[in-house]
Amino acid sequence: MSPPAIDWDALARAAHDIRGRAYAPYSGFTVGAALLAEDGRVFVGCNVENASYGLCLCAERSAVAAAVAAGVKRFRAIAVASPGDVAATPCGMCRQVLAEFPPSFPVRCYPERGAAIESDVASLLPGAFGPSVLERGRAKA
Ligand SMILES: O=c1ccn([C@H]2C[C@H](O)[C@@H](CO)O2)c(=O)[nH]1
Ligand SMILES: [Zn+2]
Repeated sequence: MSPPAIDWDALARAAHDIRGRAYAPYSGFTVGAALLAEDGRVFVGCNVENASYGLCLCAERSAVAAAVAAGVKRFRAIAVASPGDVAATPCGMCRQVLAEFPPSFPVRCYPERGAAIESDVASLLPGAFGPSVLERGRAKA
């Protein structure tokens, strides 16, 4: 039996709602993410900034960490909500972290106003670095 259709409206709402918990005193750019697990659970995350700017944690990685801490590593979809009228797609670091958990799944990015953008993890990071590359390197060492 195929899994139920992805309820993007519910995911978008969860991503938007969790923006309210973001800690973004430096950029003022609050982001929320809602990650749908294969088992139907939804894990949310928000960005967490730091006075040491390079330590800022994105919403997407925060959602992945929440899921993994709950024992979940298989995902069906992620919705990302950001401010303004242009959808923000995941940064390079988040693309690599999402690609750690194959198979690829759809990514929808929702601005506060305007059109959402839909892509998927594999398209966002073609040629991702992964465990097979590590293995081949080790075998040669
Ligand atoms: O997809 C994105 C893009 C940016 N940010 C965060 C990082 C930083 O806290 C702020 C500005 O870059 O937005 C995310 O959480 N997700
Ligand atoms: Zn990111």
